[in-house]
Amino acid sequence: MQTNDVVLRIENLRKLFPAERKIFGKVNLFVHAVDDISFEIRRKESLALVGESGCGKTTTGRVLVGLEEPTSGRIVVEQEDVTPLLYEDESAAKRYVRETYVKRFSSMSDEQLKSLTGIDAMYAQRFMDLGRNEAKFVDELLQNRRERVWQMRRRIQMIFQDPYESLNPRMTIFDIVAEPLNIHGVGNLKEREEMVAKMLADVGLTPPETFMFRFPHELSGGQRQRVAIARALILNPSFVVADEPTSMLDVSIRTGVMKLMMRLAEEHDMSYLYITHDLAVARYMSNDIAVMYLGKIVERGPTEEVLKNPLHPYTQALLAAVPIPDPEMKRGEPNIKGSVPRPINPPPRCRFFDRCPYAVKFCEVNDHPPLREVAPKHFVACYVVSGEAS
Ligand SMILES: Nc1ncnc2c1ncn2[C@@H]1O[C@H](COP(=O)(O)OP(=O)(O)OP(=O)(O)O)[C@@H](O)[C@H]1O
Repeated sequence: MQTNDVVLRIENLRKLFPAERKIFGKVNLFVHAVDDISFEIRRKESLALVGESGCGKTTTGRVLVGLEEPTSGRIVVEQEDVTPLLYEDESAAKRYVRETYVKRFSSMSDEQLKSLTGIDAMYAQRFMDLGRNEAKFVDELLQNRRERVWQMRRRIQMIFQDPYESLNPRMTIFDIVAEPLNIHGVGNLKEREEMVAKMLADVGLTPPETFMFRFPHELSGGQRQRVAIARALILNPSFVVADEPTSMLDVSIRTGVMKLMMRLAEEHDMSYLYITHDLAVARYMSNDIAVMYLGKIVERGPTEEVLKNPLHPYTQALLAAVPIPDPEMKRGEPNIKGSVPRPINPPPRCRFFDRCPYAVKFCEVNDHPPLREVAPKHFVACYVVSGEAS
């Protein structure tokens, strides 16, 4: 397996929540929690998703692990479009397949289908192999849906922020860590005991026998988070969403848990989507970084490059607010105006317009800027930075 192959690709993901409750009639107001974001994560590499509270980081993670349905967009895990598996309802999954593939493919010639790239090429080939039979194609993509949902849950796990809330207080540590094995029918009791003991040792809870039959309240915050990590990794996922896993821990033990997570990623061939508001943590934990503001990714690129050379005014402001102790890091421009609003039916213009110290008329009258590559692999969504507004 190459180290640079893509484990996860998110394309144009959107998640809207109704912002009002209407008993009769249509909901007209929506919170644009995640609004057309795209990124990819390669095997053994991690992407940090950073930004202030409310910018859509957690919602992105929750969609990935199936806790929220996407409103639109495509999620590809290891060369499989798993989006149809994220919809609870089979008819929504069917609608997705029709909209994403069937409608498009059936209006294209074989030549055009053959010119498609990436995951589209794979599905287009299958469409042709099935003699362009639309019903068969839809059936095939939804085949064994339940079983594949199970497999996907094994492949993608999540570690939550609060180690006090995420562990069932009435279960022993053994039961907590073994539960995913039980649910997925992995091993017999003896094998499960061995696997749990090994996993506990792996996360530094040694000797494992002294932890197995204790309850969460008998453990410290750091130990509990290690249990949560053990539980998330016991099924050997290829990908873990880590939602601020150290932010509630004592500062003195944070580094230990972060180091542990880095080591485990290396040993288990695993990648993280690491959600944090802390740029210093992001720097430590990720190869790439994506800065989110009100549901949009405003800057993305290799972590060191983005933090040393932040180009979006929002990234600059984040860095100025909490400078990373490194003389090479730019301090950025301080002080942006106002506070983070809730993105309810936001106007089409740049999401950062109202707070931006550099905004000009062009930014106001055009749609939110697309991400442009301004340096190798370094993307910024700002008309002023890309020179389009001048
Ligand atoms: N179930 C929901 N219903 C309505 N709005 C929601 C729901 N979940 C999240 N939101 C809204 O979506 C936006 C993004 O929230 P999200 O929790 O993803 O942000 P975040 O960056 O992870 O913040 P935090 O760090 O505080 O968790 C916020 O405006 C939030 O109020």
